[in-house]
Amino acid sequence: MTRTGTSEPRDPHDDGRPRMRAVVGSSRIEEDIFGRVFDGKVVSRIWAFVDPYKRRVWIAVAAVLVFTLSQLAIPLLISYAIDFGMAPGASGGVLAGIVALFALVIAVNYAASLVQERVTGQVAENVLFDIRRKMFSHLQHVSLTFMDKTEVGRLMSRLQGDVNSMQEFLETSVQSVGDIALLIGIVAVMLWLDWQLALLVLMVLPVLLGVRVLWLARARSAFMAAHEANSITNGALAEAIHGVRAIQAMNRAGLNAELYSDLANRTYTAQLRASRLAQIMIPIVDTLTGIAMAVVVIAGGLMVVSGRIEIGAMVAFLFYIQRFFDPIRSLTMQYSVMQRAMASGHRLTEVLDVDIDVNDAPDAVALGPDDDGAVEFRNVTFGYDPDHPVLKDVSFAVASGERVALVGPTGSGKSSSISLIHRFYDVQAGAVLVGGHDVRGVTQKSLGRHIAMVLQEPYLFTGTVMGNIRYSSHWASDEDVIEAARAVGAHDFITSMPEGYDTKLDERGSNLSLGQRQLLSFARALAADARILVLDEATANIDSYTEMQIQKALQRLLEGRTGLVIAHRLATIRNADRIVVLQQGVKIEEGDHDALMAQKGLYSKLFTMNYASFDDLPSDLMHEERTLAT
Ligand SMILES: Nc1ncnc2c1ncn2[C@@H]1O[C@H](COP(=O)(O)OP(=O)(O)OP(=O)(O)O)[C@@H](O)[C@H]1O
Repeated sequence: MTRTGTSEPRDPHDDGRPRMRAVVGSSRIEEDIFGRVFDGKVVSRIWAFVDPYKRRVWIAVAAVLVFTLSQLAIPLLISYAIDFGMAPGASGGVLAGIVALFALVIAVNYAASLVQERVTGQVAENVLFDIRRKMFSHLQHVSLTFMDKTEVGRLMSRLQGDVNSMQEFLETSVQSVGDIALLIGIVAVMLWLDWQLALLVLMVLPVLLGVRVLWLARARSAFMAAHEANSITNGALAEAIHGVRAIQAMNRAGLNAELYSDLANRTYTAQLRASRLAQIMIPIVDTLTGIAMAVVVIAGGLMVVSGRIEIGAMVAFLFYIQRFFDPIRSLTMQYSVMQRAMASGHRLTEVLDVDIDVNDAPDAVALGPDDDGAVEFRNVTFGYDPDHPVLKDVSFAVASGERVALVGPTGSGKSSSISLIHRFYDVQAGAVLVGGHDVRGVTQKSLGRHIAMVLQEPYLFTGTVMGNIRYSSHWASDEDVIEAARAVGAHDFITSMPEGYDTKLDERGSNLSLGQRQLLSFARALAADARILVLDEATANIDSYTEMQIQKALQRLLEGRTGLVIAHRLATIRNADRIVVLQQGVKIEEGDHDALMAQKGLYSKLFTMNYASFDDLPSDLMHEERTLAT
């Protein structure tokens, strides 16, 4: 069965040619959803998380065993009630005793089941809480080299999926101990009651196993196909939501809806096949249960008639058969759950094992208020890939309180340089010094306190305006925050919002204009009150009034601080004490505006050619200057 997609009005440009199957959701998730059933390494890593709750796990296992015993006892009690309590001439006391015992067993059964469910649920929640917390804190510290290479959306969906399958595993694993015990118990009791009848009944088992084996191979491939189709469709959905502006701007909504409908259709077919296969086992198991019961009724009935067994024993057999297939069914399900959990556990431990390259040295010192705000690059060579340096032997110094503009064409290494000041990465050669200390020898916490960074794209978080300004200075009082906002000229627009400083910002501050976001990030840096301000100036065009406000705020922000600004605007460059010009990772010029103009190099050319920004430099000019510089 197929489903028809939503019928869009026909595109007038549609010439009937097959259209390119576009990018929507075309990325494939090639991760295994089934791992080995048992992977010692993964189990021992996950066990480390379960270990603190060991005592509770044993309580749950004990409860599940008590529950199993009570389940085994119930058919036996019924058989005793029939054979002894209701036998001709039996005293009423026997039956009353058995009924009382029955009530007790039911109570124990209920209590044990309650304890097991509760304790297992609690342990699973606790373990997952710990795993999530550990992962979160690890991913916050993890080296940016890993993050640079990792697709965030995929990492997120992977971690969420993996944590869920781990939860499923933890919750059901105690249950499977009970299932195994119940299975062994039922076989043992049946053999004890009458071994011949038991063997006769157990003959259905090989049939069941054979069917299971045949089924499992087909079911696995169907489940995997359904899982993959689902991932791809979800990927397309996520992409379409993230890119909704671009999609609407490019008028792709209709075509994307068609493509999505195709994907959804494929998922529907794959899911349908998987669920059909999942359902097929239920009638098979029911039929086998029926056959086994028929065997008991016929063979057992004959045995009762011939006086070989009591009628109560036959009734007990019937009850046991009814229960017999439940643990088998849940154990086979548990088998897939375990395989999934091993694959998920493997990926979770992989994330937990990602290196944290940038660590505090054992003898790291803390930068304090007495350390000045000087910054120095001493023969720095750095590359994200050490074989391809993006900064080559770069040296320059910024004295405490000085303002230096870092300029250069796109890709020249400006952003990389500022990442090194905050030690997001370590240099391959040379050193970066802050306050006279090599950044590798100071604690990261104190380095963060000494430097305030304003990135090109101001990142605002969901929460209030107040909380956002205080993001890097949780110690700042409300008055400090308001003062910072006033100083950078953000106070007026904040107070004109419906709830002033308590106004909630949408994701990434999307309910503010770019200029407003920029001013908030300036206020945030000012509230942090650091000695050094590192700023990547916004490149986006803003109106001249906002531009003026931002320039004013910048002056205020830099007062009494060392400032290193990646400058894209000529106004900012002219206000700097000194200018460092980078090109293709090499420092090619350095000096104040007049000196650089006199040098008649790249900087003066840029200025005389009257480009709006260094980023606009034509490539032939860049090449010419590069040749001159080397
Ligand atoms: N995270 C990263 N991983 C790998 N390479 C990177 C990374 N970031 C930047 N690069 C590379 O390093 C080089 C320098 O980039 P960088 O961002 O420092 O330049 P930039 O001067 O700041 O450019 P722009 O003005 O466009 O921001 C470029 O070739 C870029 O491709």
